[in-house]
Amino acid sequence: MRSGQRPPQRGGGSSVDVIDQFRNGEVALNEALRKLHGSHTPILRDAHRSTPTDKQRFQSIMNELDQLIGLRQVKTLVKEIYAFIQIQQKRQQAKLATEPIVLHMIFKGNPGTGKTTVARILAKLLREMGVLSKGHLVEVERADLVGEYIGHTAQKTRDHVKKALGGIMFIDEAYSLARGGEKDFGKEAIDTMVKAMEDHKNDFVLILAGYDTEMEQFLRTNPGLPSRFPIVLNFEDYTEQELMQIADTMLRKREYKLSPESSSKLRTYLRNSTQQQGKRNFSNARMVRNVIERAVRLQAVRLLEARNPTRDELMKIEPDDLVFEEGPRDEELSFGGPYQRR
Ligand SMILES: Nc1ncnc2c1ncn2[C@@H]1O[C@H](COP(=O)(O)OP(=O)(O)OP(=O)(O)O)[C@@H](O)[C@H]1O
Repeated sequence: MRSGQRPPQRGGGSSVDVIDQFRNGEVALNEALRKLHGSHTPILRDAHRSTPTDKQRFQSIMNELDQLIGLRQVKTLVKEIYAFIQIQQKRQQAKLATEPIVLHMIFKGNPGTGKTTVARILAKLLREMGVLSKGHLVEVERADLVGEYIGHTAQKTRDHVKKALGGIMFIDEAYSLARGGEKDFGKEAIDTMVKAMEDHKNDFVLILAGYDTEMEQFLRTNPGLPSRFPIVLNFEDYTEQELMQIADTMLRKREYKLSPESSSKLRTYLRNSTQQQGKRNFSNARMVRNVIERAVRLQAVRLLEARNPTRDELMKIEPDDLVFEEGPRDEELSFGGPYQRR
């Protein structure tokens, strides 16, 4: 609804009747608002929710966001979005003019900088705020949307939109939709998506994600798009310090820890990697997660040979457990378990 406009009255008698019904307790707040505003009231879908369990759930989602390392700008913006929606809800209740709430977003950043993680948290947050009815995340990429013949793409795209209704649809490397130019079916996917944004604007958030430069170029070549995505979040590469903290958090959650020597080995590796962050193969926190998951497996292989490892040994990651290159090591492959070479 545009600023200054009065809400449309539909499907439930005059606004005076509806307000009376609400005052007399004949209809609940949500029902009254639905009658007054028709289906154009997404921000008030669950405005009456305030049981302690809802608050606790909401708080735990906020904590999840806060516990992510770094991402200061992203956290600030998410809180701004939260405050904005809350106040628009209150203004609407006070019958003051409201700003249109358009939550389609662009996430720009390199791989592993937390885009999907933040999108998943946002989806849950928006559900708790009553903006989205389900709060799930549907992740898609070009192959999920683009078909092989005329009409196929529109159908595939609509099917995914349907799955995403009530939640967030997250298109990774969104610019790949424009890869083949005007004649490519990707264009059909974009057009279908734009239509879906109009048709389902009350219960569907679209996030386009990808590398910064490609995203800029994509938006420049599709001039109709930028204005549909008023929120832009930049995900910076993590610093060496942040990646160390991410590693520590991941290990702590699993009840492991780095020995001082392995800590210094990891730090040196991260320092070298972050200095080359311009390179496309550096995947920030995902790389850290892979290293940690591998270290846990390598520690297990190492400990299997030790007799009765102590509690401390069971927790400690030693330098040999930290392997940074791709692919399994020989020791892993000779182990008769899941790593057996086929
Ligand atoms: N700030 C953070 N704190 C802790 N863990 C993080 C953080 N950012 C990312 N991670 C972890 O790193 C991994 C990769 O993150 P995520 O998938 O969100 O990145 P992405 O930007 O979506 O990557 P891509 O663009 O390649 O899909 C996940 O396991 C996630 O939990």
